[in-house]
Amino acid sequence: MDLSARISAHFRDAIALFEQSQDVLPAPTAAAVDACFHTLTNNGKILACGNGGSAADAQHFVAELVGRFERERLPLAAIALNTDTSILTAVGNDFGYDRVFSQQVNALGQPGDVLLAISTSGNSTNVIQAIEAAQSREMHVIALTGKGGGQIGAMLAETDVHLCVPHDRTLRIQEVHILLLHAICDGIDAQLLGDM
Ligand SMILES: O=C(CO)[C@@H](O)[C@H](O)[C@H](O)[C@H](O)COP(=O)(O)O
Ligand SMILES: [Zn+2]
Repeated sequence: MDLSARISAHFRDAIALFEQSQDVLPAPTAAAVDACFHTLTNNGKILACGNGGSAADAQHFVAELVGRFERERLPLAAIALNTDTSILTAVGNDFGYDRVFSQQVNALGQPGDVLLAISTSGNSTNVIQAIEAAQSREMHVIALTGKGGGQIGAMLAETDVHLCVPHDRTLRIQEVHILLLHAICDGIDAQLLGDM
């Protein structure tokens, strides 16, 4: 096995996908920035969730809002729903894993808040149920998906924002998701602090 060739192929595929994504994702990502900025400057908050690598992405994004991104600014209101092991194990154990995020959306979500939901397949049931809860609580939904958007793509409202990465492999989709989350942080900071 030629490992260097395999690794080069990862770079080639990623570069091609980044170029394709550049054609389709800037406009919906700008809409995601606007939704986050509007919520954060109107006493709202962002709830973020995902499974596996997307859980890491959700908490990475939230850390950059609550802590900082590139520049010093006031802390911004955001919570990752996949980080509290007591909530995850209690709700998972008592009601089922499908409810681990929706239970928290129902506990914390207010009209005008943002749910940032991440699922590369668009088919994770706990993320779908979180979106249903957010929609019923009149929150804005920003969904990061791939693989055509799956069930999540089909359930989003006109007013929701869908960032669907045009690829079928989870790892490639995640690589674009993290760029999009950084672009959203950068856009929020640019709106708050001006261009760098
Ligand atoms: O990071 C990876 C694969 O790159 C995995 O941990 C992956 O996130 C998990 O299999 C998730 O459960 C996949 O869920 P989803 O993206 O389809 O909602
Ligand atoms: Zn991964």
